[in-house]
Amino acid sequence: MQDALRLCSVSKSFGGFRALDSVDFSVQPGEVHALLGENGAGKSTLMNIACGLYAPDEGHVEVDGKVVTIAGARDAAAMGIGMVHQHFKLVPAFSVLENILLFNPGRPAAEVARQAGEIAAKMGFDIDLSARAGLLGISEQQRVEILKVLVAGARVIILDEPTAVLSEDDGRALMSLVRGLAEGGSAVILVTHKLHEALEHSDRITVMRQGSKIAETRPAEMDRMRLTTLIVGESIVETPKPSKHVGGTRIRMNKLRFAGEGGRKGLVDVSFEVKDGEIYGIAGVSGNGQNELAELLMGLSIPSEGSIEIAGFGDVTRAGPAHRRRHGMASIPVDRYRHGLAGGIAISDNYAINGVLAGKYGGWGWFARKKARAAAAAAVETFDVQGARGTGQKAALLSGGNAQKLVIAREFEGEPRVILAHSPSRGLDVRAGAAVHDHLRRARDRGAAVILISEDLDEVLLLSDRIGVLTGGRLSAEFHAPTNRSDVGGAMVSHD
Ligand SMILES: Nc1ncnc2c1ncn2[C@@H]1O[C@H](COP(=O)(O)OP(=O)(O)OP(=O)(O)O)[C@@H](O)[C@H]1O
Repeated sequence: MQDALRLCSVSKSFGGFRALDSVDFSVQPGEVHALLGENGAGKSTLMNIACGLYAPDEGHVEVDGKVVTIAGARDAAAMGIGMVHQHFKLVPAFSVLENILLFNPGRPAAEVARQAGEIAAKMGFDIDLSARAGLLGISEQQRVEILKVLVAGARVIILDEPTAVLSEDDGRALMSLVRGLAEGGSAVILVTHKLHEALEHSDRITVMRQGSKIAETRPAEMDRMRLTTLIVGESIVETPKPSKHVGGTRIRMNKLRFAGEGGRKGLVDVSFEVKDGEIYGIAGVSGNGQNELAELLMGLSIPSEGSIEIAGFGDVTRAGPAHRRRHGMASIPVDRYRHGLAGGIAISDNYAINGVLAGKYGGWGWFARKKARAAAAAAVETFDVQGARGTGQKAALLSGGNAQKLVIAREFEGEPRVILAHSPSRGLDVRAGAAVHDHLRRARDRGAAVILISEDLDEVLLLSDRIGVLTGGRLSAEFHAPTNRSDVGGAMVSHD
């Protein structure tokens, strides 16, 4: 059968760094082709070439067997190639229909509305076209993104880590949607770090490492272990390691209340405490108050009622993020680009921010800068942040997983007493994810109190010494490790 899209021997360099080295990749109509690889392997770069955002330095692209030049996203759309990015690109103030129109310029609104309605019905999307995009939940927003590219006539659909932001149930629903798209004749490329998705839901698997394609295989020929070894060059098995020494209470949340905005659930009377040497996991289906809780803990918002106390420092309920940092609190935010990094400045400057705030580098003169750069270079090495052009490179140019590693390197720098980690392994490859887990365990073992908020139940079960379940903005159940997956899972779906 003819390939819907074929990338032939494509290479791409940034400065002197070869991000892609003569890579071949193709997808056929009716096929789901999973693209896997460690952080920085070149997956996004390859897909950016497929959708016209980058031109290859060498090699060429074929659509339906014809050599083409894709001059940009609009050109790609005209050729039937659509990409659903990891970071959604909807305009929050616009309605669903307006967002779809924006992506389909020049077409009559009535026609687009009719077509969007038809496709939505066919795909089983329950979406109100007049709803404001900013008020939709994550999984609905993703459906609008998919609808956008389908209305534009995409026959090759690229999904970049589509389930990274979804709950387990929504992730499963998306995977059956992906199969439905392929059965309808679309060619689907699934970029993912979740091995089970590739093993259970794809027809073909390509693995990349350091800019090269190192394997093309079928799920039937693979298992989890073999796939892990292909991706990162070693087998990785994580097992729970409970805390050996739990000390006194370090941080106490007392009856926190917070009204959610625009129909969000908010928080109702959330109380829990975390001890030194303990990892307290917050499990829950996304959208049940996790973001609100994280923002209160980071000091980005103030609760309408209740208090947060840190032992030795007292009440920090109204303290801003900088004050909390000075009191030994660190945070790994869920959205590393919004809350974690300044994309426009260098890796070294992003790393040094904490040290600068703490007066560690004396001033911000030439010497301080040199010292900060040296510290950044050492941390980048320890935490294996792989950037193409050293620590002077802008943080925005790091691959997603490496950006996360940079945030973690910085946050762990001052041996914090309290660590908030919100979905810390999201977007990380298996090895980097395991390394992050190891860092969290080591911080706990040296006595830190760790709050882990994660929608990935396996991550919560793997790391936590105690688990609180957040449903409808309330902490509805608490478990001590070791605990049963189905008990915690059951508590996550029982409603208030
Ligand atoms: N515009 C750019 N300028 C400089 N370097 C870049 C640019 N885009 C990507 N890179 C580098 O190219 C390499 C490949 O990055 P890419 O984003 O393709 O990786 P990836 O496989 O998608 O990783 P992840 O799983 O972490 O998202 C990385 O080292 C990245 O820093």
